[in-house]
Amino acid sequence: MTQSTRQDAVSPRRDGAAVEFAGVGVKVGGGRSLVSEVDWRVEYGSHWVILGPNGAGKTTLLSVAAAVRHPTTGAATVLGHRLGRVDLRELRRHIGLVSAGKRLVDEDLMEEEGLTAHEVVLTGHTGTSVPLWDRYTSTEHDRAHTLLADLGCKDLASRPFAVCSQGERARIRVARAVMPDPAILMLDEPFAGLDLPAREDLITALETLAETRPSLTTVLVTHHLEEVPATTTHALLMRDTRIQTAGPTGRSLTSDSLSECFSRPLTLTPAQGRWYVRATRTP
Ligand SMILES: Nc1ncnc2c1ncn2[C@@H]1O[C@H](COP(=O)(O)OP(=O)(O)OP(=O)(O)O)[C@@H](O)[C@H]1O
Repeated sequence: MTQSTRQDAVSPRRDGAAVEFAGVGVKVGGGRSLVSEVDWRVEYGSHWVILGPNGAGKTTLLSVAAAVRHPTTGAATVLGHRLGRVDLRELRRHIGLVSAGKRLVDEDLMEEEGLTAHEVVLTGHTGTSVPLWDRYTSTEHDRAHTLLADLGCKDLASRPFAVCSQGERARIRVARAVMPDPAILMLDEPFAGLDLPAREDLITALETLAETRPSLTTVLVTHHLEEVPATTTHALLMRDTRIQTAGPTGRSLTSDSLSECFSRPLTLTPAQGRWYVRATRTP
């Protein structure tokens, strides 16, 4: 079977939702539940944020949506393919995943090999940690340059990844994840460790991606409301392994829902399309 035939073997089905969960649960040894009875539907082209306290189950939920793990119970359908009935590796070709907590590629090797930012982005096309030069045509080179530009990293193209700042690396990782033209992009705490300017640059980059690629569906896990891009359309609030609230931001992101989710009085203030939250102090 040729490489191209294999890549075509599993393709996104556009007639349904990008992600559809029905009664999804994840259990580990001893019967402990990490995610319980989740019903969730992510339409193509929507932009979700997942919020919730530490240990609520956000990363576990994302790992099922990213076809990294199977649910223990319920039905999880990603890009129209039911997990358990599809080769996850094939399905993952259509899912971009960036995780701050877990390096998905061998970045140490990329640094040792002296890869530039442009070359790191190129490896996204082949899903490798080193460039496979015979697989990149001028189309891929042009696309990598465009993506770096879209993510505000145009001037970094020839800079070694090893010397790029944390903020620059965060944006290069997103560009690499988008390189194979995924149907859905999942970001697990991509702002971790970034200072304020770097965080704002990444938020702007994500907003640009949403505007320039309207068909790209995104799901972002973050701890901070301040990090939620203005282009976000939906929010899912998790608490104690379960969904507490999920739906369009106007309905799901409120002071009441956040206070209940984080078990303390919080006041949410929308401003210029973004959201800011502070703990409500009683006099
Ligand atoms: N393989 C595992 N075995 C046992 N417990 C696990 C396993 N993986 C995760 N957990 C636990 O499940 C809970 C949910 O983890 P998860 O990483 O999904 O939470 P989270 O909401 O992303 O948390 P955080 O905000 O702290 O990153 C945590 O209490 C975690 O310790």
